[in-house]
Amino acid sequence: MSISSTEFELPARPEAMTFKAAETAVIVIDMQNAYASLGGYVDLAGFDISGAQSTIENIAKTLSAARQSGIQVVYLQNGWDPDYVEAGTPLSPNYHKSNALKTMRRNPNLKGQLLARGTWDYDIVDTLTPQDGDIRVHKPRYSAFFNSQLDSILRARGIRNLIFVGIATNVCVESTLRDGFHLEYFGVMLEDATHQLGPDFIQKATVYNVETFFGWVATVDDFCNAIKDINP
Ligand SMILES: C/C(=C/NC(N)=O)C(=O)O
Repeated sequence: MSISSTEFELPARPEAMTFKAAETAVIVIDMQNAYASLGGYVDLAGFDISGAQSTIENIAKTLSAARQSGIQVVYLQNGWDPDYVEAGTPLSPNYHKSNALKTMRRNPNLKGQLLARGTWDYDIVDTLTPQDGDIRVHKPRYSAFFNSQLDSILRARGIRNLIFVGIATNVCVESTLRDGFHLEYFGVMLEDATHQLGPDFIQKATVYNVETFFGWVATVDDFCNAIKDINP
């Protein structure tokens, strides 16, 4: 519900929240071919991405409504330079835990193709191409608040309220929302515009964590309805 042309009340769990539209951004986490397309890195690594298509459709609906209401859209893209300097060495836990790096080590023919800037894998999926006015931010780790410009970009625009959509719920979405909490951002996750990596209960676990400890949980329809009367 729009309380005024500049504020909106968002039905959410555990309680409804009222936000100023000018202090709000939709944060699109890693909607890259790597995480959402067949033949992308997580598909090649053996994860089930069958739920990605419905997530893409719900994110598209969210972004259309946000742009019509003048709410900033910020895309994050996870990955590294083509020489993988940003990915780290064996002295970095990322070297050992990144499933993209491990997949390339197991399959040398994939070297340079996964999550490297300039590759199809790193690109945003075609159906969610960023539009004029959207902001794109690169990130080399799960949390978008590390080794990135995100925090300064948001603070320079007076943005305090972050509406999260994207993949994966339990990795980069939750990591970024949690770090945002500790940086004094209000985080809301649109649960039907996120998709987990792993079994279904993982999605439920992140929803519980966000709702109980780190922020709020809402739906795409409630967000789109809440901002529909906001005047840019
Ligand atoms: C496992 C993983 C998750 N990424 C994400 N966007 O949640 C990765 O990047 O390796």
